[in-house]
Amino acid sequence: MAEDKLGPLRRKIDEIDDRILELLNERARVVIEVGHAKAGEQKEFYVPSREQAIYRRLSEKNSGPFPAEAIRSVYREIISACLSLEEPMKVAFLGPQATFTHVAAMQQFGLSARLVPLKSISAVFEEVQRGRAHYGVVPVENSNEGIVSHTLDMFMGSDLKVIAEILLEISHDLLSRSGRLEEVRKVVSHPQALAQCRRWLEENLPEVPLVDVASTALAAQMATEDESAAAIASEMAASFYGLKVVKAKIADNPNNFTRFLVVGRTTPERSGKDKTSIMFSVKDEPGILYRMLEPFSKRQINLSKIESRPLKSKAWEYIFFLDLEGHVADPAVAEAIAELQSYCQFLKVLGSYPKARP
Ligand SMILES: O=C(O)C(=O)C[C@]1(C(=O)O)C=C[C@@H](O)C=C1
Repeated sequence: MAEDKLGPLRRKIDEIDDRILELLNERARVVIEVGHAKAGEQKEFYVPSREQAIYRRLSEKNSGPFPAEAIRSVYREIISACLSLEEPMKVAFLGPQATFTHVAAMQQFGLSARLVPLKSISAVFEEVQRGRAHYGVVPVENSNEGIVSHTLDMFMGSDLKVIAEILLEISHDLLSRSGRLEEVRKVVSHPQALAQCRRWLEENLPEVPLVDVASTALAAQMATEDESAAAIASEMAASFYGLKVVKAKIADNPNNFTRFLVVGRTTPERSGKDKTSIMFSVKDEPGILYRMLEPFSKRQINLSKIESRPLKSKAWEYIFFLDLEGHVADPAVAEAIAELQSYCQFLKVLGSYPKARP
């Protein structure tokens, strides 16, 4: 495009950016007021349901040509920055840096939150429990590998609430210093990531040994120190550790999602599109498995997940984890849970939170 055409168009963009900047500051000033109002009423600063409602409303309203998929990422950062003016958020996550849990935490809280990597799921729970972090992010299940039992076990001895869920599409990339396939002499990664890429590895690197390490991020770090090693890790690990992508998306099944939970100390308000997680143990009686699901089926409450875990204090007794659609503040959900409770030795509501969209 000729310079004389480009100049006026860029001046137009500058003017629009000035207006956007003014509006961002106007928005920030209103959010500061919201923060003062909330502090007076002792309300939570972070409201995932409100954030979801904002994303949903704007995505539906957007008539283009600004890409609909970009609305969430742009607003994620606007809201994250505005929230940091109300109260800077500290969020603990299962580290190290550049793991998929880190990616999930960034997707949920944006760049203005302080994200703190911790060594274990129990350390994340403890950090939140003791009030040293506002929230914690931990993985709970993968669409191919099933549940992360350690996360479910943590709820047995913790009063933390699930305040949000995050669904993240897992994309495994092969990363190395040179970025050249012919230079790869070994492949390092977390055993689950290696397993999920087995077919691709057999076809493309059949002679190359596979080495298990504790996390995909640690694998990426090792690849920075050894040029003959390639790591299977996230795209974020490539930029974080300065590695090149040998091949992107090498997982055998491209349909690979991990669900993460955000834990906090209070239950969020109803958003209208919520899920509730409960855990309970039932008396050992004939027909009990049938009866524990009946309160939900007769009220047409959709169950999205049921898991059982051994009750460690007693052999062959189990704790059930159930996810259902709706909020504990919905009368039908509250009634169903109360009815189930009458068959239970123990029941705990882990939280009601907005249902995530991938
Ligand atoms: O509406 C609120 O409660 C706000 O605090 C404002 C705001 C926003 O920027 O829009 C900021 C943080 C919350 O998590 C949700 C929304």
